[in-house]
Amino acid sequence: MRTAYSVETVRAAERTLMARLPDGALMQRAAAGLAAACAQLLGRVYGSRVVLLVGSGDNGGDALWAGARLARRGAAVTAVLLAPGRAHPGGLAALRRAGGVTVPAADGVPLVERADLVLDGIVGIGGTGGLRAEAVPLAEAAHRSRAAVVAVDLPSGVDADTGQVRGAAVRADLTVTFGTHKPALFVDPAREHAGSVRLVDIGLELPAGPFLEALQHADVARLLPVPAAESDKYRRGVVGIAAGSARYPGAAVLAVSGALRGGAGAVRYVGPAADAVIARYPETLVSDQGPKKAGRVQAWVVGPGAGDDARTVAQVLALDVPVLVDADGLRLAPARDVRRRTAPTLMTPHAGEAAALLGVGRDEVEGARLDAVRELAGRYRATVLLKGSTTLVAGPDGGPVRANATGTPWLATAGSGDVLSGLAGSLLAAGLPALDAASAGAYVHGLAGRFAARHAPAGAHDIADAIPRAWRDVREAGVG
Ligand SMILES: NC(=O)C1=CN([C@@H]2O[C@H](COP(=O)(O)OP(=O)(O)OC[C@H]3O[C@@H](n4cnc5c(N)ncnc54)[C@H](O)[C@@H]3O)[C@@H](O)[C@H]2O)[C@@H](O)CC1
Ligand SMILES: Nc1ncnc2c1ncn2[C@@H]1O[C@H](COP(=O)(O)OP(=O)(O)O)[C@@H](O)[C@H]1O
Ligand SMILES: [K+]
Repeated sequence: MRTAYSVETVRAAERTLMARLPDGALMQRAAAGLAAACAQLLGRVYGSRVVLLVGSGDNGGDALWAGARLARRGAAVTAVLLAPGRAHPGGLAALRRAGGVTVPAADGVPLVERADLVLDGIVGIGGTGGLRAEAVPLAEAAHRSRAAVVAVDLPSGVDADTGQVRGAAVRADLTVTFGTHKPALFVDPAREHAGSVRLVDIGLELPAGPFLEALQHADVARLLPVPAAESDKYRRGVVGIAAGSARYPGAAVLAVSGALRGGAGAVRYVGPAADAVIARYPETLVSDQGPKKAGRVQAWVVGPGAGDDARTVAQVLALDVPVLVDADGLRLAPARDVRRRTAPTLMTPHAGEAAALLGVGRDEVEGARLDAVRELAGRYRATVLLKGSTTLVAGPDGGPVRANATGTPWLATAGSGDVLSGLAGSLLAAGLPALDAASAGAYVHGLAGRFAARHAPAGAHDIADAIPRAWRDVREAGVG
């Protein structure tokens, strides 16, 4: 599991550690890791042209000390000072001792354009708002140039705690972050600015409860249900799908396709698309009795392609088993009915649906996903999975939010959300708590999307077909 901590927690851990260490020791650790990552990226340090973008704080200090190390190995290093007079004095002296030179910001653009490597030390966790005006042309030149751009701790201009980007921000190929990941490195739009991310251990001791966590193969492998020797289909869990309409029968088929690959022992379907479902998946148990009388079901999925069928949504919400509410179901589920439930509820909106529930614009949700997912989870007292370029899952009682790391923009294809709802619903029926069902479901779904769209676009049914491969990949890598 990868974890991220808020700026406040990082600062507190840093204070504790600094009290035990000689002055400047932490910055040396950071700079050593940073210089090593840069050297690796460059391949040949000797003779390379390195430009440091240096702001007024310790982030600039890290860049200067790392620049000094590269200069000692034969790189031509120039520091562009964005706040001359306020650049880190120790770092500046070290760079100059190593043969590096400094120039004011106004002279920086041509140097950046000719560089092999640009180090972004403008701001780190001390940054507020987007890049200041004088830094913008430098960031743009770095993006345009053929130089590799390495962000120090964070891409400058992004908000460390929320992943918001208010204004211009650096776009990096690699971010070298210190002590712990920061939330912005997992959450779009900031994450997209970070490139690949490398964590340098500087010895920070962090508390048990992170701010954000991102599951990896081994974590998901532990969550995925495996039938025991004495299992039968009922013990493995039965998932009920109440989805589809005369107008959208495909949503029912796709939700069932995800559910069949999600680990439950059986899939029950109720709704007007039974013929279409059976034609494609004859193993589905179809009932025409409505959710209440459909027979044993350990978890329900309601909403995909449901149109205006508020009655079915209300019936499902009244059942005392875990319920996943998606798509049209979100609009049709009154907040008070969701809050009243004692069994877990998992809601799976995309940004547009989340915006409608919150009464804000879609851009607002996409710009501040962490806030949106937390707000919804609190309002509905439910677990909420917010879909999109970064999928986030928040539980109703606070605690760390989970960010999914396996997604791919290829998933943005009609019907892929229906597949996810079936898959996550099946995991609920198999007995996973809502937070785990949602995050393991998103993880496997994202991976399936990557497999399905390896060298070509894929449809939602291809993503469903790739779920077994994704599942196997997780199990084999995670538990051997
Ligand atoms: N906290 C830690 O544990 C460690 C921190 N280190 C480095 O120290 C950094 C934090 O240093 P600081 O606290 O000095 O803060 P920063 O270097 O992030 O920012 C310093 C100053 O930049 C100015 N500023 C704020 N927003 C700006 C913007 N949008 N554009 C331009 N200037 C802006 C402000 O005057 C602010 O005080 C970390 O990101 C990391 O790189 C490392 O040296 C090692 C350990
Ligand atoms: N840009 C993107 N990058 C990664 N994943 C995305 C992106 N856009 C959408 N997705 C994913 O694709 C799926 C689409 O679901 P949804 O929006 O409900 O579509 P539909 O209703 O057509 O099924 C979700 O899993 C979502 O997280
Ligand atoms: K930075």
